[in-house]
Amino acid sequence: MVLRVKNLSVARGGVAVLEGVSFTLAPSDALVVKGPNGIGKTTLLRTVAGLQPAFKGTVEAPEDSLAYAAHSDGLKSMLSVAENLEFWAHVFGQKDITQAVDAFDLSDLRNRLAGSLSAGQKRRLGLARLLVTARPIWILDEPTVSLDTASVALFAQAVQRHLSSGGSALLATHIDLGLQANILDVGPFKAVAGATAISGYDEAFL
Ligand SMILES: Nc1ncnc2c1ncn2[C@@H]1O[C@H](COP(=O)(O)OP(=O)(O)OP(=O)(O)O)[C@@H](O)[C@H]1O
Repeated sequence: MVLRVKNLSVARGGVAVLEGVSFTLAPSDALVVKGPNGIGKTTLLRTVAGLQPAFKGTVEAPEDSLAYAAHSDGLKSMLSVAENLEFWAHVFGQKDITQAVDAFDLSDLRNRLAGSLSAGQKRRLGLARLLVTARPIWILDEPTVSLDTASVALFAQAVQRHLSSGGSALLATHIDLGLQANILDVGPFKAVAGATAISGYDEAFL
């Protein structure tokens, strides 16, 4: 499963933030998107994940190959940890949540309502969902926010196992996860300020 991004320009609020980004993500590849706050890393990842339209360029990926995890955990607060994972497994046509529970050390929390979890526990549950999607290409925006050192290590192991089994990952992160990853510095792709006001570009539904 290969992700191909060609000459991609992405926009927020109708203004281009990055222009001309190209890369390929092959099986077992990890690519870390780097750049200062506000340059457009989240916007790039959201566009690659199909959550907002590309302004220019193309994103090619096999159907149903992408799984996205971002800042907002989007958990169902009135469902338990296990029920949240079962719900997501069902959405993605999967059944077994054991691997996800184990990978993120959630067994003691299985029956707790998601709404009662701490920020870091919620984050672990949010990331555990990736494992019940069975999707090969993970797109991860600041995945380690709120995680303690031990949980960061669990996450890094989960990504490493995913890569070892032929999955791939596109990540925006400021911390070193100890992965063998290529770096995409998006600094050089910063759109020229104010040069591109996009008429007819519609993010309203997002
Ligand atoms: N809803 C919005 N409307 C208008 N502009 C926005 C909106 N959301 C983000 N922006 C702007 O778009 C630009 C890119 O934001 P983005 O979140 O993609 O950056 P980032 O590189 O991920 O930043 P950070 O490292 O702080 O998370 C920023 O200048 C930001 O202020």
